[in-house]
Amino acid sequence: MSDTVIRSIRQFARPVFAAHRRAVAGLAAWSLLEMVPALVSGRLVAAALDRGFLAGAPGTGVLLLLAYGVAMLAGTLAVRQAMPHTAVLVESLRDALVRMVVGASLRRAVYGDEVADAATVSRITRQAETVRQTTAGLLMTVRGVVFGVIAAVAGLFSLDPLLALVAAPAVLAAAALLILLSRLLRRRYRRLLQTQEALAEEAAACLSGVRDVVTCGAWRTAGAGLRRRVDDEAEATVSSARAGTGRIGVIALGGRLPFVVILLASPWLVSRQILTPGTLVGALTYLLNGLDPALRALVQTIGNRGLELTVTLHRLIDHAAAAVSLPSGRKRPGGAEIALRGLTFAYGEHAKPVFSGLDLRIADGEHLAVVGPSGIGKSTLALLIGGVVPPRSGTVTLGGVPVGELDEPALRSMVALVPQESYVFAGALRENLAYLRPSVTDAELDEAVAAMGLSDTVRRAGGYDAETPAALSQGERQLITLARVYLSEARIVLLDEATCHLDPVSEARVEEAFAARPGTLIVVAHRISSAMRARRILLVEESGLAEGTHDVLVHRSPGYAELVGHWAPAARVP
Ligand SMILES: Nc1ncnc2c1ncn2[C@@H]1O[C@H](COP(=O)(O)OP(=O)(O)OP(=O)(O)O)[C@@H](O)[C@H]1O
Repeated sequence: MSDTVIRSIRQFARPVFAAHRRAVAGLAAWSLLEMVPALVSGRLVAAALDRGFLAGAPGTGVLLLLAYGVAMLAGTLAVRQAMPHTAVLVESLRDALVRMVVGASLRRAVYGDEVADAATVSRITRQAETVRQTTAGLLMTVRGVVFGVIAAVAGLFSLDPLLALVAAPAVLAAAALLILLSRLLRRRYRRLLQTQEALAEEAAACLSGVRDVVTCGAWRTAGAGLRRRVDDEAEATVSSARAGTGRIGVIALGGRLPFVVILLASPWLVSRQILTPGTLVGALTYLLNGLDPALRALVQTIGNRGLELTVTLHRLIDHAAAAVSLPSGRKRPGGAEIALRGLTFAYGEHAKPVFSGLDLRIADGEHLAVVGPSGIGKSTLALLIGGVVPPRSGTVTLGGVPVGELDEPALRSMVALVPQESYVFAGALRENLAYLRPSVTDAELDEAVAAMGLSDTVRRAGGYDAETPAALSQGERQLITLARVYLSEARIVLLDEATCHLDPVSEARVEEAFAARPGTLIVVAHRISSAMRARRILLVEESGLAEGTHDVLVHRSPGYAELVGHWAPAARVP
């Protein structure tokens, strides 16, 4: 495994084990108890024969066999008791893994070039689920295998060190063979996964563009491409299965070879009284009931599931490790002035730039409206100012510090970007409203709720500690989101059509409240009334930026006059 993968596993697994010490201790304790039947089996069988049935004391023999039965019952109980501890660890590991990988995907989608589409999410979910299921199975099996092998070898040693001397080298040789084989299997399985994904991608591309494929008469080419992928996958499946047959050798070497050797030597060993008949049967019990099933489980479960787990985990972690890192600066802004200098931005390497060489300065405390035709780049400008997307060239500075060099939490608490979509989650109203500043007092909540016009909604819900109603209107959801930001410590608030579901009166109330709140207010306006309330209006056009007050722009800018013409009917809505 690469260093990155090992580092990433430590990064997500260590806190899980640290946070669940009780589960780890519980699992270890029950696992030790689970080992008891395997440890005592051969000894009890040997004693039952030598001191019981063969010594003319069948009662003693029966009692010793009964003791073996009790040990087996205790072992079964231990397996059952270990399960909840395993579940706690596995579920937490899965959550940590999903958080790490999904977080990485989101970072890539926001800061990098990856599109976080449904296919990416579904692939990650599927792979994380595979990791969860295989980890659960593996944790249970690995314990059985490790303790089974230790118990069998220790039991053999306690019967006669000579027996352990025969079994131990064979077990070590089997383990070495399994390690070598695992490398080959891992390579082949990884190739199998790659071919499966390539096939899924090719099939999805062909199916989504089937009309174009047929229209262009390209179905032969498309079919040939698909067939190639199917053949690749079939070939990878066969070669993976072929490599898997080598695992029989592991069982033969570790489980069967010591059994055959001891069995062949048994007439000599017993006749020379090196071993008693009971010891011989006890040894075979250790080999057949302990070592052989443990090795089978090792090969079948760990060989298959372990392989699946390592390859899938590797791919998930590679995906996460390759993610674009968050702005990781340490600097704090030296004020709240926003400055854009020579800013150029495009959504892709070959996409047409949304902005080229843009310069803009917004002083602390300004109330600015951003207007312009649809698709011109108003939301993109808000994302750039909020440090959500980095410029391709040029700089965006907050308080004199380039956004990328700012301490991320400081940036997020200083700038609040409210989009059109409102995020209201399940839980008490107070949790929703105070999410960005949990220390708010009831008096502050009252003030914010009144300023946003939410008092009726809160009263109907039953107060701040009542559950947030599930059936809220789009407008109420927007108001809750807005109140949350109003209550936050954000010095710069960007409303990107965040009032689109409000009627003009509510919208005016909200904007006036935000304008009266200390700090900068930038509104991506969708009504003329919003623009008219601002002290400065920024018009984004193909040709660049124009700015001024409403009266100035309406006379000087044909683009602005045209927008006002579009908006005029909406402005008359009461
Ligand atoms: N995630 C994205 N990936 C690729 N292109 C995008 C993305 N988001 C926006 N664009 C494109 O960038 C340009 C500017 O979009 P933006 O959403 O900033 O415009 P807007 O002025 O806010 O539009 P509207 O008023 O309709 O919301 C548009 O051509 C849009 O198609």
